[in-house]
Amino acid sequence: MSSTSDPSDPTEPFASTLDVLARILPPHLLNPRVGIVCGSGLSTLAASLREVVEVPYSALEGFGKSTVAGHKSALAFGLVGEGAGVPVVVQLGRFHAYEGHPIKAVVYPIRLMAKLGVQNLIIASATGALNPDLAVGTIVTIHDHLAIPNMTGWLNPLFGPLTSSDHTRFLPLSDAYSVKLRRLAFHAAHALGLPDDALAEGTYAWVSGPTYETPAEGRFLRAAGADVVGMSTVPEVVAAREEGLEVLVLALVTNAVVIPERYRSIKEEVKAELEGRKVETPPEPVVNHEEVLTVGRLKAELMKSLVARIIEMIPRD
Ligand SMILES: O=P(O)(O)O[C@H]1O[C@H](CO)[C@@H](O)[C@H]1O
Ligand SMILES: Nc1nc2[nH]cnc2c(=O)[nH]1
Repeated sequence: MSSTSDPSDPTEPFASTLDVLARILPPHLLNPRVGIVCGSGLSTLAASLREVVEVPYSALEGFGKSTVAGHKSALAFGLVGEGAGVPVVVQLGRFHAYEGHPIKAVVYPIRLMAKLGVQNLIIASATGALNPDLAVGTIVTIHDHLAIPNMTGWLNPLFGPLTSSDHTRFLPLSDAYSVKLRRLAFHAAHALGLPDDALAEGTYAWVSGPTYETPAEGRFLRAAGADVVGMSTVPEVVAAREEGLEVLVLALVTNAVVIPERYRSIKEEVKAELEGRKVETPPEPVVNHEEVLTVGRLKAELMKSLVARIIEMIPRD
């Protein structure tokens, strides 16, 4: 464990937070090997842990409060698997920049996990599908991303002075998504007997939110090569890579982004009306967070088994 705490930065009180955890946790849970971030509606990923100790964010300096429905405000420490088990830490509620959290606070739990000894990070997120081949309920292993805010100079968690001499000023991200962990995900899906289309591969577009996409934005992101879109995940990936962690992102498709093939023509409708012709206009679907949470809850059991199996398959050193 290395301490790179910068007392001048209120979002990085690592030493005191590590101290609190050392007082609360039994020694065999204090150095988790795997970290898990639970996305919207996916907090139940922690339900497969044994000997769980939950630490509320309110007890931990540097942690804000998760304000989004479907996110709790606690870290869960516990063991996955039989026998001695694998010690893990689960972030039960993530922070999003759109909630008003500074971007450094969004990634603070990731950096803390690295300081606790986590080597492998599994991030589970709710996403909208841009790729029409991805059905709702599909789990997409992410192999690349588009960090839209970062490309326009916003919300990069690495802005500012380096916080450790181990970090590099210019972090490469072409290898951000661990091949080792992605391979394990497909082996785990096979071992669990999941159908071939349960687990797919794709590129995540990160947008700041909290608005969902307009059709034109959805079309733009799809044309740029993204398969799914969400309002989180990428800052966590970036910080995790800076900390030297292996990263797996499991993006659950909770809805399809609405990208109609053509716009409804009000001009044509009014014309038809004036000519006395009857026009049937089916309502266009609109995404909402309740739908996102419902699919998260429906798929929580599957995600939980997959994550647990992947963790059990990670080679122990
Ligand atoms: O990315 P997670 O936190 O899983 O949640 C996704 O779902 C929420 C919108 O419904 C947004 O926060 C989006 O990012
Ligand atoms: N931006 C965005 N985030 C999501 N999270 C879950 N669904 C969606 C979506 O359709 N768009």
